[in-house]
Amino acid sequence: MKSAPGSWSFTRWTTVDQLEALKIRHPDFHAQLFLQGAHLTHFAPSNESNWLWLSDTARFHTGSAIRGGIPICWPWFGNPDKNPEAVRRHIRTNTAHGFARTAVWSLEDVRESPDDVEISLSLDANDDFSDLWDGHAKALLTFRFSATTLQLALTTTNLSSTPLALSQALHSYFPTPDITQTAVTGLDGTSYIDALDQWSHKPQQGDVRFTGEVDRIYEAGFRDIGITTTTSAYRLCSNGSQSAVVWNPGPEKAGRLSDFPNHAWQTMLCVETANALDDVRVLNYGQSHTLGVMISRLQEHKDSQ
Ligand SMILES: O=P(O)(O)OC[C@H]1O[C@H](O)[C@H](O)[C@@H](O)[C@@H]1O
Repeated sequence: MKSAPGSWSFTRWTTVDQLEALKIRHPDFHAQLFLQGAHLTHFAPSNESNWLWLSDTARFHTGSAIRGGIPICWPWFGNPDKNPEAVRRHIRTNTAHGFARTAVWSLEDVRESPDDVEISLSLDANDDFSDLWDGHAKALLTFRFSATTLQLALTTTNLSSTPLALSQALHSYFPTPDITQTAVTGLDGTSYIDALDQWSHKPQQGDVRFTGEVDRIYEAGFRDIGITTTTSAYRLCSNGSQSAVVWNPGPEKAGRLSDFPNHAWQTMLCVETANALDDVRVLNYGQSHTLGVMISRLQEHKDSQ
């Protein structure tokens, strides 16, 4: 049941620079998300720091993607020309990561309880986007916040009579005190496409470590993914996904990115729950697919921060 705005106890509207946002102040956790992009920039259980990395120079401007948090890459992930033909044929622009991250989503529902808050936003990708994309689909994104977990579920329904080939990602940015002391676990024994080496296939041996730029799409064969830093350990359990992106821009690309301080590559990384490359999903008219992730943080060693 929809709550009238006045009946919310923990959720309120706010404006940050040019953008409308919802601020959630529950006794057990805080969060902030923007209607533009359905973009979550902050989630933290009480007495914890933001689980998500947000650039110090992030801009909150109409039409610009926010650097950090969880941008929603939809209805395609990455550069159009790196997508399978079935996805590419719908795209009419060179823009990476689709249009959902700069589109204004609609608030569908807010549900609050003593234990959690659920917020749903939707985007009707209809003829308004016809200069960017040939298709008609609805995206429904539900966030569920609690004291111990952050969950996202992005459901796409094809509303066009033409089959929809969808690539997408929940492009999650995480903070780390030191990228060189950071490991991504759970991918040992799988294989990846290395975007920095002519998109070649490579085997993953051991944990993923960072000494410079990393840009990889991991393929099927993993279950939960972990991120271990010197202060925290995150766990990402995905559903509806057989691919994941691991990204850090390294020093050189950092200088070319928008809203990204030169040294910030040392204190962030992205692990993105995805449907990419061979994992794109094809939906016939009326069919839906849900891509989801449940994120938990196992520990935070405050004394070593
Ligand atoms: O700068 P953006 O469009 O936000 O993209 C940021 C990054 O997103 C993904 O992780 C891609 O794999 C990278 O190649 C890209 O640089």
